[in-house]
Order: sequence, then C-alpha cells, then structure tokens
Amino acid sequence: MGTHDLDAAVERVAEDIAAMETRGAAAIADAAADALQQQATQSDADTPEAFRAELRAAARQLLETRPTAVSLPNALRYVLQRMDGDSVETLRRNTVAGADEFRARLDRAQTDLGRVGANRLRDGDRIMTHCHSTDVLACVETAREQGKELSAIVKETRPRNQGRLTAERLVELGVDVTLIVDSAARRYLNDADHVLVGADAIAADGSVVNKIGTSGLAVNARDRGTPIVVAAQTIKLDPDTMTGNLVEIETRDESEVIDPEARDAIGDIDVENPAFDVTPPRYVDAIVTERGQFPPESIVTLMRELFGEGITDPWVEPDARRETVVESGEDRP
Ligand SMILES: O=P(O)(O)OC[C@H]1O[C@H](OP(=O)(O)O)[C@H](O)[C@@H]1O
Repeated sequence: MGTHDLDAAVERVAEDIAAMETRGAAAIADAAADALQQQATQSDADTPEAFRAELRAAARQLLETRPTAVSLPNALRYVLQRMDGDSVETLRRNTVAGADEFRARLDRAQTDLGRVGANRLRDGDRIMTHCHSTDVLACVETAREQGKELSAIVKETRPRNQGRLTAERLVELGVDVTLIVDSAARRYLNDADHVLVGADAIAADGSVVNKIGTSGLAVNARDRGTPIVVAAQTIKLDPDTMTGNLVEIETRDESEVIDPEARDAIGDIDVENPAFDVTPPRYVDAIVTERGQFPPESIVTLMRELFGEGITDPWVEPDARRETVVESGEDRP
C-alpha cells in the first residue's frame, strides 16, 4: 500500500474512525465515502489503472480502522462499484458522483427510517436507550415533530459513555431524560414502553450486533415484557453473513476500561474490552429500516433483494479477488 499516494484526508478520516472521533455506524459510512471522494478529487494518477489502484488502497486503509460496523465496507463497496471509465477524468467524475449519491442516500434512508420508527411510538411513551445511535434519534425526532411527548431512560454505556451524547441530543429534541448506570437497566425496564437501540451490523439470521450490553438488555427486556426494537438502515445488513461468515467483534484497548495506574494498583489481572455483542433474533421484536419494519427472521429476504447472492470486495487487487467465500475472522459469534 505504501507505493500508492494516499491523500492526507484519507489518513485523517482513518485515524478519526480508529480513535472514535468519528463514530456511529452511519457517521463512519459517511466519512468513508467522503474520504474516497477526496482521494478521487486530489489524485494525480496519470493512468486509469493507477487511479483505480490508488482508490483501492485508500479503501483498504479505511477498512483497517474498525472491524465490526459493516456500514464501512458497504459504503466503500457502493462508491468503488461506481468507479467506472476508460480515462482518469471519467473515473474521477464517476467516483465523485458515486460518493455524492451514497451520502445523499444515507441521509434519505435515515429520514425514511425515522418515519417508520416514529409510527411505533405513541404520545406519552418512555423509551430505554443504549449507546448513541443516530438511527434511533431519527425515530425520536420524527415522533417529536408529530407532536408526541416522549421520555427516555438513557443507559450511560460504559466504557465510553456514549449515553451522555444520547442524553444531550434527546434534551435538544425536547425529551425528558433520566440517565442511569448500565447495571440499573433491569430496575427501570418496568417503566419503559420500548427498548430502542441501533445496530452496527445485522446478520442474515437476524442477529443484531450492537454496543456491548445490548444482548443482556434484550434478555432482561424480554423477561419484563418490554418490546425490543432495533433501528438500523439497510447499510447495516452484512452481506458476508449470507454465505455463513460471522461478524467480527472489535476488541478495544483495556485503558478504556481502567487507567493503567489503577490497574497496576490492583495487581495481576486481565482486562477485556469487547466493543460489541450479539443479540439473537429471538430477543428482537422488530428491525426498523428505511424500507419498513421487519421481524428479524425475515431480514435475509431483504438482504437477498439488496445484495443478490454474490458480493465482491472491490478494494482487493483484481488478481487476488475471491469468488464468494471469505475467511472468517476471530472471536466471531
Ligand atoms: O449508525 P448509528 O445509528 O448512528 O449508530 C449505530 C451504532 O454505532 C455505535 O457504535 P460505536 O459507538 O461507533 O462503537 C453504537 O453501537 C450504535 O448503536
């Protein structure tokens, strides 16, 4: 990859995604499409092949940042599939247009999803949230625009406390917010009408990969009889899972859990920090997408419609392309 001229914007976007300065599956997809667009705009490749190779290298650099949110490869796939043409200028134009189109679709999808999700919310409802999902917030925003009064119990979501971001945004939307520590969730589930969470990836069997703690929340919610709704644009659907591949779960640095000094003070311990977990479909009542809401078991039909049976990895050099099967990652559910 070192032989390719990567634009500074690509490096910057990749660093921001890895450090979680840019986070949330939709925002990651948007930033990745933007980075490819900047690479295409700035490229001084003098042959179509050099241009293509540069864009593929940029995509690989972006892919290396975080492994779980499938919106990232889906965004790269969308843009690179539109990189078409016989001259550098045509390739540049088509790639830039592909990125623009992708980002516009992303925006539209979230608005449409918000309308679908808002239909599930009634005036006076109380939701419980986990982490920070813009797809969830789109549902709340539309419901608020429809004049529905809502309140929310917001889990802080250790270790990075993205619940505080959700709390802030909900307050801006005029929602009454109660912030709780994660371990208090069961205690407050009786007060909630819905658990409403986002997703980083959805597998073909309807399993939902979301922020660590989602699966425990879903099991508790089912026990309490509180419906569990997942707000996830179709960009969160993982086409690789149609051929039996599992979603890779990101493990992050232990310093997010405990600072090194405090850790040393305790003595010889192991610290683990998985960023996501897998909620089996039987605990999920509905997946809300821009195409309507689906029971998790039927999501595979939507996946086939959207991705067909075969998928490609357009960032791989042509002589190394796979057919349809890829290697499984580690620590997959
Ligand atoms: O696409 P939207 O709905 O904004 O976010 C989806 C999901 O992305 C986040 O992951 P992280 O904070 O990037 O690890 C959360 O798990 C959230 O539910």
